[in-house]
Amino acid sequence: MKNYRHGKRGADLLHDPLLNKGTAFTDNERSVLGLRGLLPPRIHTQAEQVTRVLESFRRKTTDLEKYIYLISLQERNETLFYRVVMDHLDEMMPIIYTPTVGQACQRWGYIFRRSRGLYITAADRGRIVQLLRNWPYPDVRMIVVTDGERILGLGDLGANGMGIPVGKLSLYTACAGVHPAQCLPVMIDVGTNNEPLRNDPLYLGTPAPRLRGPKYDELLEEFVQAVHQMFPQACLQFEDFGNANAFALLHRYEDRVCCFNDDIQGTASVTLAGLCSAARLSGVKLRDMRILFYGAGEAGIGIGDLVVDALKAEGIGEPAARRQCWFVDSKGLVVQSRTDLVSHKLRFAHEHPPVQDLGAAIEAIKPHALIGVSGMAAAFTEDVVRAMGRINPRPVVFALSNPTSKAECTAEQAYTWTGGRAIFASGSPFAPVTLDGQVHVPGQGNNAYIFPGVGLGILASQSTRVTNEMFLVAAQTLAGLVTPKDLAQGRVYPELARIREVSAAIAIAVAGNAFDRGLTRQIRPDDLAGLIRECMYQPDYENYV
Ligand SMILES: O=C([O-])CC(=O)C(=O)O
Ligand SMILES: [Mg+2]
Repeated sequence: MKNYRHGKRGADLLHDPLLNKGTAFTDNERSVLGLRGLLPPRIHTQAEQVTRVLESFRRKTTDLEKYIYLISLQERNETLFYRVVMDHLDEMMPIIYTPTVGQACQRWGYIFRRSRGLYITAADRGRIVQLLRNWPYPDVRMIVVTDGERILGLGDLGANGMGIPVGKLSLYTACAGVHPAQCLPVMIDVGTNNEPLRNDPLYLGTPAPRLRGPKYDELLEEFVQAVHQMFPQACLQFEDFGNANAFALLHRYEDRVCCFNDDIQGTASVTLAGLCSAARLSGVKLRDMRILFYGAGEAGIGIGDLVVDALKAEGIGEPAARRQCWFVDSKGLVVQSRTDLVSHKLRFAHEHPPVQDLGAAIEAIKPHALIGVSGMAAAFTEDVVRAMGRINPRPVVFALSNPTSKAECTAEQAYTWTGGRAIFASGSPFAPVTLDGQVHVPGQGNNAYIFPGVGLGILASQSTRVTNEMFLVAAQTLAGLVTPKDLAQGRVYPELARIREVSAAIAIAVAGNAFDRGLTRQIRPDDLAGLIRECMYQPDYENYV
């Protein structure tokens, strides 16, 4: 990805965020590239620029202001943006990603400054290739696409959902080193059923009800084909679609093009890894675990399916494996006698008398692990969490819904209500909790541990498909990086500060799998780790002269 300059000089250089170095342009560059006078005379190092950025950033009084500030930095100097984000990930990730990105999406029409990514509407039917041609970077390798119907646990945010592809791709670069010029965020704006949003004069999307049925399917089909034509090497990540479209699109395209659904497969992988760590902490092996899911949408069913794959790999038969996973949805326990179940729930509908609610389901199933994937804030009440603590010496309680405002319970609640015995993880970050002098560190069970590494592995191997087996391999790799020290603090994932190492390890494993399974036309290199390392972008300034 070198030589992106295309001969740019002067103001053009300063206004290209991928090339701009601001005050860090050297004296010689200023002379040769027509920059003299366009910059203040003092030349700063990148480290000095970082000091200025952090000073401004930390002065902001709200997280949304911090988000706006960081995005503005990304718009003028991407190299510096990634330097800051990568070197201060604990501080920056909750701003550019969950939970603050959720607020940013809710306020999108109000905080909008400069457009980022590609917007495709129903009116673009027949000309999507042309739109992709308008994208200025020719070597697109990672595309994150949404239609905004289910943004985190916040529901239908229409075109405001563009914040999510933008944020996910920032993590591709920050966490796995995918070059920013290889990343394309896409919003398929097919309207929104969020009426207040539609009626908001500052809403930036098409103010119409959602397109459904064959017209929707045809638009998506044209999009997938256009991507294949224009960016044949690109991997397509479906993100935050509504349940029905998410399952349907994955089913339609997973064997046809290089694609995956992050909410189904990425979340499954990170959760399976968390369950493997929980098994080390509790002594209850995965093969013996009964898992109760609260929520039977993309995340829940995705996790259930991957747990089944993991158990099958251990030699357990599929029916027995499925019976370890139980689901509660808005109508109660998912059981065979129910007549209201949509197709993705049927494979987990077991024979059992009807059970009305979560509390009763816990008493009936006696799960070792309770996994919240409902988007329902506070659904894990004190009674629910205490019941888990009564049944289990080390109850596993994962509150995975995002953003923080939608978490099924807080870290503090989980630890307090179980006398510090809970093995807790959450989709959005929670601070450590001190209880009776002991510090409990909650893990962040977020697909951010998975998708950047998987994408990098796909990109580096030039795999033509993304498979479920890759997400199994990714989960095993992630679980294998959890240290005894992590576990001693109650953390079921590696520290976030290790995310580049984690992503690289996942990329090596995924690329290896692609070669093993013959999914790439490339010849397997002797040094896979070297191949991955070579693909990873570093936010250092290049010398232009
Ligand atoms: O974006 C996140 O933080 C995780 C995710 O995919 C979701 O909640 O939809
Ligand atoms: Mg998502």
